[in-house]
Amino acid sequence: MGIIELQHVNVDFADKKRKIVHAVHDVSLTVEKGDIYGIVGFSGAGKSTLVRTINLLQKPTAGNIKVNGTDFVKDGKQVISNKNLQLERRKIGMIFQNFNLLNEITVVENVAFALKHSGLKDKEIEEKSLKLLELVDLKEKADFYPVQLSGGQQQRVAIARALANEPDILISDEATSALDPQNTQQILTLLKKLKEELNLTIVLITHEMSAVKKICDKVALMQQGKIIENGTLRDVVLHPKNSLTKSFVGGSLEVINTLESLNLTKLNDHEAIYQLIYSLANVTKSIIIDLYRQIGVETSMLYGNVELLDDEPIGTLLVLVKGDSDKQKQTVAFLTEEGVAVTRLNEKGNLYD
Ligand SMILES: Nc1ncnc2c1ncn2[C@@H]1O[C@H](COP(=O)(O)OP(=O)(O)OP(=O)(O)O)[C@@H](O)[C@H]1O
Repeated sequence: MGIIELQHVNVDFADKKRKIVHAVHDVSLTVEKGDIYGIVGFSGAGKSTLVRTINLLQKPTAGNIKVNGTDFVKDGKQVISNKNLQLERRKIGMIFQNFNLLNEITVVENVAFALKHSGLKDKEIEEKSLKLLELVDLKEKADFYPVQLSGGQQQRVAIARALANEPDILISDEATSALDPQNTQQILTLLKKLKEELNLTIVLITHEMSAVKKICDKVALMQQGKIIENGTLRDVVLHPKNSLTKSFVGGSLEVINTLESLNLTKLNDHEAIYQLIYSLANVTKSIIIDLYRQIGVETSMLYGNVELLDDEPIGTLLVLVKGDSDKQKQTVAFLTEEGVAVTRLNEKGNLYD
């Protein structure tokens, strides 16, 4: 049994012209205790709406929702009392892109605010808030105001506040999207550390695959309200099935940026661009040299990158292969046989169709 179980969840909205928008469409998802589960997709895919159903900030129109062993919704109807829901919500912390801190009170008061209904005495609340700030390495800023802190520091305050009621689950809704790369790394590393120290389960919504690759063990890809692919991070990265997933897992942004900066003119019939993703442990030979030797195609490298997925080095290459359509077919077959996930792209970095 998962700590979060969503079954056939739908969320429908009526837009201004009373047209129904299926923001979440028949989503079933199980998050196990201790997972860091990434939910990725482009803007408008339905990620926020989906995770807001976990604590019923968003009521679903259909489906079942069970969290921490308690049924929240059955067949689209709320079956938990509002009073119990309030208690259950305390076990689900949330952090957001814009931090949502109160600017007129200090950092420590922001954290203490979450303990208002905890039944603790003022002194205990203060002590606990300071401990939480220590946990996120920000105790020295306790008496500062949020505006006096950097974005990354403000997010750490928000994390301390989200952990105040000792939740089992932490939902991170684009928590690093407003941060620079260095702060993003720090926050992601902190989330992983907190998960281990506090035995948390984390649901991380993001449009950045790089964030998922850094800390998640599992990932689901959303498109137009549906989960189009999910599984362990390794499986989804190395064996993507859906074509959108294939372009997403390659860190499509860097690939697209590279192609934009190369400003390639339209390719001729004998040229094709491929994104190749593979585990360096499994693909030890030089595939570019082998392509020349075995298939007789000339391959130029346009972009290359190695990332660690849970300590396993994963390579991403962007290559331009010259050869007629027969040779291109042989190239794809050879690479696939070698265990490389191959995705053909056009000169703009989008999926080739
Ligand atoms: N309250 C609402 N009323 C009407 N439509 C909504 C409402 N909330 C979301 N939507 C629509 O539902 C769809 C999914 O939105 P959602 O915010 O969940 O996507 P997202 O993947 O989280 O994107 P983003 O990262 O941009 O927030 C969008 O088409 C959005 O316009």
